[in-house]
Amino acid sequence: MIKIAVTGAAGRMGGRIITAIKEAEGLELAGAAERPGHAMVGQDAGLVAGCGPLGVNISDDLEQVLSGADVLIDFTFPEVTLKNLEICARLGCKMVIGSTGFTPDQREGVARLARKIPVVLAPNMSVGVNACFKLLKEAVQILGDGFDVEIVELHHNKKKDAPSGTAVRMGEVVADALGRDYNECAVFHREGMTGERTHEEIGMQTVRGGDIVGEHTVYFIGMGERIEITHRAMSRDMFARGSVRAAHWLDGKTPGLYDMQDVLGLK
Ligand SMILES: NC(=O)C1=CN([C@@H]2O[C@H](COP(=O)(O)OP(=O)(O)OC[C@H]3O[C@@H](n4cnc5c(N)ncnc54)[C@H](O)[C@@H]3O)[C@@H](O)[C@H]2O)C=CC1
Ligand SMILES: O=C(O)C1=N[C@H](C(=O)O)C[C@H](O)C1
Repeated sequence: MIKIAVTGAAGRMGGRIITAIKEAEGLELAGAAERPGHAMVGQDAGLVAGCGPLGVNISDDLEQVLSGADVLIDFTFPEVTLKNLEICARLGCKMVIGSTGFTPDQREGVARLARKIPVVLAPNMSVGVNACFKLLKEAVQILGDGFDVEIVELHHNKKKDAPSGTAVRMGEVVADALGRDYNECAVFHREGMTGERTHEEIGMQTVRGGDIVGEHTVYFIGMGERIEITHRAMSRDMFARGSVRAAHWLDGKTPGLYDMQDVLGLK
């Protein structure tokens, strides 16, 4: 039995992850953590998640939560994730990270700490989006350099980072396949007399509103034709199931930084 702890236990993803752990074979919820002062601290994590009592109360003491855990699943915020990763590295607990919005420095921090423990870090844990990453690479190999690329993402009005981690990864995949540097060719804003679009740029557009779970479209726009590769998330459950699959996959792995392409055997 693999014992899993969850941080952000009362969050939108936390609840779906706790439900997915309950439904999975060979896994058990060993602990659940929230930030100090959160109204749900002390409550049964299963009741908070809506999947029935699990006998595990939400705690604000991560070290105590990790004492009986093999893997921590963390969908919180970059600063929180990094602090949690430091604790996991010290205690030798494996980690699955779903948080997005890391700065380049923070990403380096994750990579450094992942030399001590096995870590899966992925901006999107769904099978569909990871299939899209592969399809995008193939699309560029077929289409070559002749199409303008624009990426549009839509999310709910509570999302804190932009563009989404998934959109950034899509941009990186396309830029890599085209032999470009994403950090140099991504354009996040157009207003006023921008001049003509350069061929090299990859436009990154963000829409926020209501309860949209997550939608991503990559446009390859040519002369007289247009290809659109779209992923629409209808619920958060496949992200949660993906994170649980990653936690299972980590069993027996050596320290290092992995992603969902490793977990799904897509590399
Ligand atoms: N990789 C993936 O497949 C997906 C990634 N995400 C990412 O996951 C992250 C969380 O998303 P949501 O669940 O929608 O956000 P949320 O705001 O609903 O949940 C975050 C939770 O973390 C808690 N938290 C804050 N500080 C904490 C601490 N020190 N210890 C423990 N818990 C703490 C908050 O109180 C909150 O309940 C975001 O970065 C989002 O972009 C979301 C969906 C899928
Ligand atoms: O914050 C969210 O909700 C989501 N975030 C992830 C991202 O930033 O890519 C994945 C998913 O689209 C939902």
